[in-house]
Amino acid sequence: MGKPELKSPRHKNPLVKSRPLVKSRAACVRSSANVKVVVRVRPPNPKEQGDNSRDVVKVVDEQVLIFDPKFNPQSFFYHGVEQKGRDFLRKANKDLQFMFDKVFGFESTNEQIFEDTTKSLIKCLMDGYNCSVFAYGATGAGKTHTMIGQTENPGITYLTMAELFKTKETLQDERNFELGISYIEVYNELVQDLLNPGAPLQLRDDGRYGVMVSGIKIHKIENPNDLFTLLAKGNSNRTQHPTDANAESSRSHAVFQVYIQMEMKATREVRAAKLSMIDLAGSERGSVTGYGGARFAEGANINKSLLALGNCINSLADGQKYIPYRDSKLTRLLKDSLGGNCQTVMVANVSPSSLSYDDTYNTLKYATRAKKIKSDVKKNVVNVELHVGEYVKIVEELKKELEKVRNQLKEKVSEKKVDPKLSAQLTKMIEDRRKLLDKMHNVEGSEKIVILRR
Ligand SMILES: Nc1ncnc2c1ncn2[C@@H]1O[C@H](COP(=O)(O)OP(=O)(O)OP(=O)(O)O)[C@@H](O)[C@H]1O
Repeated sequence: MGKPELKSPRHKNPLVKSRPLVKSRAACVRSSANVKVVVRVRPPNPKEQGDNSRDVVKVVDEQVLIFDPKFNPQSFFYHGVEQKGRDFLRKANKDLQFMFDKVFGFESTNEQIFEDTTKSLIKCLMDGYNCSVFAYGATGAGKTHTMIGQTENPGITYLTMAELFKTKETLQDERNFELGISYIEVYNELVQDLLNPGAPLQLRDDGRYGVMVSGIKIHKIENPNDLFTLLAKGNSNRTQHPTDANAESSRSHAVFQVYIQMEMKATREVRAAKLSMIDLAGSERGSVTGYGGARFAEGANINKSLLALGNCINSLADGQKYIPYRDSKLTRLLKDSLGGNCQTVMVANVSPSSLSYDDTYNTLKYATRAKKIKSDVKKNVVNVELHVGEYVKIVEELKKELEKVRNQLKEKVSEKKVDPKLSAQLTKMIEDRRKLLDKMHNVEGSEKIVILRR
């Protein structure tokens, strides 16, 4: 791995360092945002291309899909066993057209999902909002393919992180960054560190980042390639067992989290944000996993936590005050990823086949409920109180920087080397620094100066 691993003290995040002279207190800027819900329909697999299957999902346009109203079998065969007919569609015909923020068909790529879902979260993170994206769907519906993907076709976790690093590069002149990640799984109601497997871990509330895992190791990363190594290691520790529905079925909920701390160089303001990317275990029927034994018990636990998640989604969608987050480990962990301080994206994955008829219908209903959630988003901004000494230091640093930029510009002009784009950039930098200096000189106060953002 090559990178030092930081052991987090029980009640302290290693990325949050205390600064001498700078007192900080959390402030928040609130706004309300809907959960963005998209649906991805994966291509049929070889089994689903057989005689016993037909497509029951039709993507109509970028936002609408129809859960095929013509498909209403009295009975059909699955694995040679006759399945009972379903008549609920007749009662619910009006529900069969579904509208989401975006619908992706067979031909969609991970790159497109990323462009339309998580790419825009990077700006929110940079502004200090927590963000979260989770993949929901039945086993084999394509959640892991979407979230993790393969090395040659990376999923949205990698693509989002690569974008985060790109953005970090462009902002490095004005901000000091610290990035750390953790990767955990919730399996049979136990929380495990996928990067350092050991005893199960407990959850706790953290004043800065929201719900955190006690004693989790947070790994510092410097570039997206570090991430590949860590993700691969974590995935190899993930609980997977073959079910009839998917040879590499992930039996646990996997939660990948990125902690970002940014210090604005000019104002010393500190922003903290957390990105959570969650690959949920599949919600499956006993008939698909095969009844009996440990797999069935696992399925029951998965369904229990997904049921708890469904209850939270329903309560949030109804605007209720009490949300039963504490009903399962998964919902406790997702507390601030669903209704709380978070911009949330849900990717609902479905199979197109009649063989997954009930699962697809349930997923679409689940996703429709999630659309109604309004989260109360807060900006994790830390207002910085600077003592006079610190303030004077910043002014001096800014003056020096301003002088340096001015001289650079003069040199280029005298050498006649300056191109118009560079000249415009430097002039803008000078202007920005001058404005900032003016603003700082106008701040009043004797003992200490409080610099408030915007
Ligand atoms: N959009 C897609 N295009 C091509 N293949 C896909 C797509 N989505 C899924 N698959 C393939 O279908 C199979 C099942 O997908 P995946 O493992 O992602 O399902 P899952 O929802 O994560 O299942 P589980 O909950 O059991 O882990 C995999 O072999 C995967 O490569």
